[in-house]
Amino acid sequence: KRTVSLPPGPKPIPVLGNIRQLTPKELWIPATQWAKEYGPVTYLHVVGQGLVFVNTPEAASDLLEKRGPNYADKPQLVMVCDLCGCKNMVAFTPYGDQSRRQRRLMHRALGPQSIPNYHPLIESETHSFIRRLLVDSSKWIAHTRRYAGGLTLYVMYGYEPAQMNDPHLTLAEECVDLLANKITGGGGLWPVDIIPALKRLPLWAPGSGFLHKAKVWKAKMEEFVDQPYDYLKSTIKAGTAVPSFCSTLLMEEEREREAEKAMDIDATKVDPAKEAERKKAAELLEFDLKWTANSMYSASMDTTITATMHFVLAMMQHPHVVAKAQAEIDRVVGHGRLPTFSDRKDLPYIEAIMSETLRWASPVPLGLPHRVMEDDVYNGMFIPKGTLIFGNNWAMTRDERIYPNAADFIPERFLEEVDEATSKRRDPRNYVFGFGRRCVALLLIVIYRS
Ligand code: HEM
Repeated sequence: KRTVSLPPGPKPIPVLGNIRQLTPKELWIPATQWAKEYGPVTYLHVVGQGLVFVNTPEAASDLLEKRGPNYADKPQLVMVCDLCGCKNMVAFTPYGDQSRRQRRLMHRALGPQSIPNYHPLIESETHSFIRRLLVDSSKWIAHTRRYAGGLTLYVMYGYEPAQMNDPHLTLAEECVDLLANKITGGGGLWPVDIIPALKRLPLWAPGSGFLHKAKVWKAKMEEFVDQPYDYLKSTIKAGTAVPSFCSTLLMEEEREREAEKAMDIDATKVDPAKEAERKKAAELLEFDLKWTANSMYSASMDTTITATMHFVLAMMQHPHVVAKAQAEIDRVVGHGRLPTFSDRKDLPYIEAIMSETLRWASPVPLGLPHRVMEDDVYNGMFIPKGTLIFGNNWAMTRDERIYPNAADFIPERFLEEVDEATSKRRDPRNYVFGFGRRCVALLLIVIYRS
């Protein structure tokens, strides 16, 4: 029998729980209001499925980091994972062998030794982006999309997209939009996630609309995973592949396999058991690679586009910030060239603008849901196994105690001299990339800074 109660939260109605409070759009706005009313950890439920919002850095660190293994799991939501076929995407793989293999691959792609290799590419892509903006700024949204998607397509698959209307990019945009705004819009919870038996509704039955949608969306998502990977395989076959995340790992694996074969004592005799083992390992690598590359591609595209667009919006609304930024660039870089990575350390105001952009409009304000693996008790509150946990980074980046006038865009707040602990506490990168099993892009930042 439980002696501790659930975390506080808005009052539920019988059976259906908090169904009326869970808006499908901009859930972070009411979630942040609940944080103000009920405190660092808030609880709601929909027909018994618990949802916990973690609203302060301390609670996020205590639960999602210090008790990480209990909170590293991802919910296997029926609509997203099963009906729409996304269960092998990194963001949705349960804690275990597969997620560990995927993270190993990502760390190989973004390891400390590989990051500087991407700098020339990022610089040249950024410079082309700026040139395109100058030539036709009316198409700035299309240019931003091509920039964010093009970079990842090249890094992951060695594919360089066309300037406009590229088929891979068009498909990716469609699928990323599907994933973010339709399949997982509003926290990703569908009635079928609460009552899984609904997935067996016949297609003619009233209320089966979600099944029709899922069928179309699943086919699209499969095309999204296969299309760039098939392109990559065709370039390897034709001998025209350029170094990329996928080609490098596939070729490394091929070389290892050949070396292993050559080490066999009697190379003339094929050991069928060993051969079968090698084949299985190669197939597993291909599977992991295909899904990991797609996950990084999709996870990076929308977030980078969103952050870039928020930056443009902030600059349009705050011309005095643009003027100050321009003055800093002119002073440090001069007028004869564009800034490069090596200038970054000398551009503190630009760095502050980037921090403020991430803070002011966090691209993923509630993070991605994690799932509690075992019952837990935190500060006298009971968190049941199976509860979905959201790291509410919107509430953290709107905390007036750390960010006075939090709704305003003020880069100068990051230039104020503070002690190390405060500086760490106010850095939005600690929040907007999630907690525990968090965004791999953070590796780029940690490595850049160290
Ligand atoms: C401004 C840019 C970005 C933001 C704000 C952002 C934010 C996030 C957040 C909040 C999560 C959820 C972490 C959690 O579960 O707590 C996440 C996951 C993830 N992100 Fe990012 N991200 C960004 C860019 C990128 C980029 C450039 C990549 C690829 C290179 C990427 C790859 C991923 C992947 C693969 C995951 C899933 C990790 C896992 O579940 O193990 N993200 N991101």
